[in-house]
Amino acid sequence: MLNESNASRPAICFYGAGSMAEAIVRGLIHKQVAAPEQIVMLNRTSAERLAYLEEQYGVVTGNGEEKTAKYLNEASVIVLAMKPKDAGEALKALGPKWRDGQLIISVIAGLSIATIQGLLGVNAPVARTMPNTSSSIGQGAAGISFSAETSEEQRRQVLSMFEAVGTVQVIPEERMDILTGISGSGPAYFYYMMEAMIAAGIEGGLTPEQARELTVQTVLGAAVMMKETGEAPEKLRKDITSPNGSTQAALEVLADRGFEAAVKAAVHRCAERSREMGEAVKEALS
Ligand SMILES: NC(=O)C1=CN([C@@H]2O[C@H](COP(=O)(O)OP(=O)(O)OC[C@H]3O[C@@H](n4cnc5c(N)ncnc54)[C@H](O)[C@@H]3O)[C@@H](O)[C@H]2O)C=CC1
Ligand SMILES: O=C(O)[C@@H]1CCC=N1
Repeated sequence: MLNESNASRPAICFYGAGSMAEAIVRGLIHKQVAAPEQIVMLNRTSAERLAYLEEQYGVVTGNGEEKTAKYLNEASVIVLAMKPKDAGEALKALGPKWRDGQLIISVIAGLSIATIQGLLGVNAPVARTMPNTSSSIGQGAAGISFSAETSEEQRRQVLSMFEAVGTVQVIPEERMDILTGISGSGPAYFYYMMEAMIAAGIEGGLTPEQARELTVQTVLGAAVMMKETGEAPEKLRKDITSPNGSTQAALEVLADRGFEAAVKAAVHRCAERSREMGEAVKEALS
């Protein structure tokens, strides 16, 4: 539990209350890393969204200038969870209010530690992270880079938050964009693939429920198989592929249509887009 000595006061303030913030909060509460009353979620506009979060998770919520300033001031950890386009303005406003010792955790794609500190106007301790939405069920995969200003205790605190909701890799900051291409955005590639598999199953006469159940279990089984056996995916693929059989026929279609090249290009384009989004926020510095 975070800040047990201070349990009556909100410890973690999510600045931005969208889908990524919700995924982390759901996981933190479910895994009892933080109590709902220790979590504040701030939003710019939608009172309806905040009412839903309060009702669903029992967290404290707020919007408007006064409440935003109050909750940001009280928090020991501020999680930046707005879209990159909103980060420049929010960080510039936050800088003068930042208190010594407050830890900044960013989940914002592309935004570098140097840009965060530059916009704040102060070298606050920053943990730059890239989680994914599977954090909400404790199955996330996150990357973390720490600024030099973070203390050992703060690093442990960030690790305990993210390890509670999935697997974590501490990486050099220059690898954060490629990590975004793999695990930050990665769940979407698999959902896309599953959409196509389900559609094909329905075209072939399965019911939507059957196609969905068979697809989900197939993806889950393949992921767990790789994790539990420790085998290379190539070996597991070959185990399924009988010479001149149906799997080989299917894989040939994927290869003919450039599957491997398309996946690699998608991951690299994602990383590039992450860098572009970071650069766009950096312009707010000048
Ligand atoms: N959705 C995902 O799978 C992942 C998202 N991220 C990052 O998380 C961040 C948020 O993404 P989502 O949750 O998908 O976006 P979202 O659009 O669902 O949520 C963003 C929230 O920030 C709020 N906001 C914006 N400016 C604000 C301000 N000045 N004060 C208070 N609240 C403000 C908005 O009202 C909204 O609730 C992005 O920077 C994204 O790069 C990172 C990893 C995965
Ligand atoms: O699409 C995005 O920009 C964010 C970053 C990683 C996942 N979603």
